[in-house]
Amino acid sequence: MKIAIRIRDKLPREESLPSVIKSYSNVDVTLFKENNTNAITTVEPTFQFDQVFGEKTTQKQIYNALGREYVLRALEGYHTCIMTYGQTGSGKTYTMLGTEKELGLTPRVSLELFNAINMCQDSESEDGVSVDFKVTVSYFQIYNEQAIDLLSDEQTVLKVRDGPRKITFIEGLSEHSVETCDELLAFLDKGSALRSVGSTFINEKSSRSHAIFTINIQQTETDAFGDKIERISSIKLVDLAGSERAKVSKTSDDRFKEGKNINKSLMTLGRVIQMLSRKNRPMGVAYRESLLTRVLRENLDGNSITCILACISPCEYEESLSTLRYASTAKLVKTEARVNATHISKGEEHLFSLQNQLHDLQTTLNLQTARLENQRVLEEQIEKINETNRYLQRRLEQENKVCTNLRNRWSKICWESRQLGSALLQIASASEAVSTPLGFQWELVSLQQDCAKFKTALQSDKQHIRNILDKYSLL
Ligand SMILES: Nc1ncnc2c1ncn2[C@@H]1O[C@H](COP(=O)(O)OP(=O)(O)OP(=O)(O)O)[C@@H](O)[C@H]1O
Repeated sequence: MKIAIRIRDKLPREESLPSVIKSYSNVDVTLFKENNTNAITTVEPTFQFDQVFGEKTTQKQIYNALGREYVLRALEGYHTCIMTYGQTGSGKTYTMLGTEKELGLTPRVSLELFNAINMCQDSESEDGVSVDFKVTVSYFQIYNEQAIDLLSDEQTVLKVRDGPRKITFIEGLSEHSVETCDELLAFLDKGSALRSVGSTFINEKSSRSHAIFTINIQQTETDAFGDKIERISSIKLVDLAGSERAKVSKTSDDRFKEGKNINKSLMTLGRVIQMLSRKNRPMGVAYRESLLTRVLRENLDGNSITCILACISPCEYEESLSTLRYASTAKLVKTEARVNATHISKGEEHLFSLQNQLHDLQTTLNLQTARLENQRVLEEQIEKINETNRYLQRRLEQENKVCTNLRNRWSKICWESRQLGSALLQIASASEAVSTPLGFQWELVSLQQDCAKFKTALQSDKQHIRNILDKYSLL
């Protein structure tokens, strides 16, 4: 891992403050602290790094000395990563993004990348090799231990999954195809505008999240014989949130909570770096303890050329010392970068194409089979419904028949009831008019009693049939 230090220039508010930088060269830096009360001066041992950039180093110089190399390595097919680390207000975002006039590393990397792509594409006719580039970008932040897409309108919280070979997947992270540098920079601006920023005592526009901007490059190089080399690489530009001390930065409640999460993730990053720096690495490196270390795992310990650019403020002794110690540990970490290229001869390409076709056909077939199966299930369900319908139809017909019979019986009973009524009337008047012998009178009385019983039975029968008819008319 490459470690570089950038000493920020003094800001107007710091002009009157003493500097804590005793000396520096382009590879080392020494801090010192003067204690005013007893005039004792503490001088720290000199820290050595791959590169040290002094206060007056311009954005362009930083890019030329550091950034360009990572673009070239990415074009060779390596995954690369540059991350800025340091105390809040030490110049990380300035170094990474810069201003409109003083472009930072990310816009310069993008410009150089597209210049190189255009040059490669222009030169294709000369050597018979043509290169096809596909560039995509993604941008997300880790805010309060949550990964949030900065390029999607929903700003949804993303799930992070650990894959094989130290690779982490950010599920649902949007990836955007870009054809020109302007398109790329538009995405960078869009995402940066959405990044969580808050005001603290030390930095008016303090980044409250870790921001990870990734440029993915897919190159397909075809030679005169039709053989191909495919290279897949990426440039990850990580602007870490600043470490801070709550007391010094005098934060509000929200800022305090953010600060706690920032410090926790940076501490885990520090612990992981420390474990990786040991000669005998322990078995369980604490990646899983924070989202940041999970997401950066490949760049810390895997297939990546990684650089940590540690930024220090010129007037902060404790924080600068802590940053230099952190960076010093990281110096010992070694990653295992390799070129991510696949050679494909024309024959192999044909084979791949046939395999792809076969795979597509298999997928279509599986889809059709699934559709047919769904259709069969539906047809079975329709047949069952039809069967139920037929059964209900038959029952309806039977009920109708019962209903008709009952109606007929009802009419008959009504008619009989009327007949009986008139017969009774006739008997009653005849019994009054005619004086009948005693035996005949007894017979008449018994006949009248029978008639009354029959009438009662008839009434109950009528009531029963009325009930049944009511029931059916309800149906
Ligand atoms: N090299 C520099 N030259 C001039 N101004 C600088 C330089 N570096 C940083 N600054 C200024 O210092 C201030 C703090 O810088 P910046 O916001 O980049 O800090 P930071 O480390 O990203 O802070 P935080 O972690 O709080 O987000 C900004 O106003 C920025 O413009």
